[in-house]
Amino acid sequence: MASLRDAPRTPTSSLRDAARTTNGTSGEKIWLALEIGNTRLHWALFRGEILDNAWNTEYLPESIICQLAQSQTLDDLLLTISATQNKTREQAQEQTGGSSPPSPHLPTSSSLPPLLLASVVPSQTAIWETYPNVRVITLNEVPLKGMYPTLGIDRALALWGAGKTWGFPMLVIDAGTTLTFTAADANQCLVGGAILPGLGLQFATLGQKTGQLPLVEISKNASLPPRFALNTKEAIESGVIYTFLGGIKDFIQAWWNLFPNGKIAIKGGDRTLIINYLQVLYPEIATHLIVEPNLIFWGMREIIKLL
Ligand SMILES: Nc1ncnc2c1ncn2[C@@H]1O[C@H](COP(=O)(O)OP(=O)(O)O)[C@@H](O)[C@H]1O
Ligand SMILES: CC(C)(COP(=O)(O)O)[C@@H](O)C(=O)NCCC(=O)O
Ligand SMILES: [K+]
Repeated sequence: MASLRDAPRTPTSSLRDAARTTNGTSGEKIWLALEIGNTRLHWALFRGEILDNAWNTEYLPESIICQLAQSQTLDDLLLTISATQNKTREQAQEQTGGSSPPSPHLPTSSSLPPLLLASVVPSQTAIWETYPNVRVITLNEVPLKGMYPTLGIDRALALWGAGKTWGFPMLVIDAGTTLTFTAADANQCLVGGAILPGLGLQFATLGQKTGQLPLVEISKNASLPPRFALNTKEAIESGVIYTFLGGIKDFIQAWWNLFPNGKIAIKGGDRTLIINYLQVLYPEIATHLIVEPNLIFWGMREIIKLL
């Protein structure tokens, strides 16, 4: 989904102007997109409106962010990011099926690429302000109608990106640190949504807030646990996973009651696991889901066209 549907608008923003100084071989402007979630960082390198590469990293130490600001070239910058992240990069590859920090054989640039930042972690936003060419996206830049002031920018961007790419009405399910549902109607107006603890957070809470429950970790290829379990680990897996999937199914049915032709897109670190489970338990739902990890980047690309 790296191609465009709408013709690009006339570039007027400082971001786009700045981007002109950072050209790739074929002359497109190179820019970085960073989404800061509650667990980790999500990166994309764009050439103009084409997504060149997307990858995940852990949060970077403040000292490394300062070092990034000193980078002379894009290559230096990408090297600094990836040098801190070997372990995470492998995990990211495993999770996203191939995305990893781009290796530094990109065209050498004369200045740092602009960084478009969307964050739901204010303390992290603050430390990225040191990057010289950063532009923080705010909610009022997302053209969705009917948003409430404290709506997460990640939810707004993902919904906007999904709707502009596949059409409205659109429901976005983000299976990340939290599980969120965020929907808009055919008029691109927010219908609303829901927030609950994500899979990892549910397991972590049970492990941390009880006297006898172990910390359960689920691998992304795990098969479904027995529904009625006869040991503690499987009892936790059963309780969390079946209610999680049942909750997703229930929200989807409620969505289709409201909008029988409404579309559904799913993203987030647990999307693959969830899709695998849904294919077994509710295949008629699974076949209707658009699985797309980069929804927020599609949203950012749309915003950039408006700047
Ligand atoms: N390599 C990984 N690193 C961290 N979390 C992962 C990874 N692979 C899968 N996950 C799952 O994804 C969840 C985080 O979701 P994600 O969408 O990546 O983060 P965020 O909420 O920061 O946007 C974790 O709670 C975990 O269940
Ligand atoms: C709900 C969220 C915590 C999701 O963050 P994530 O799990 O993706 O890291 C984030 O979108 C947020 O802080 N939202 C503000 C509250 C709201 O959207 O209503
Ligand atoms: K997210």
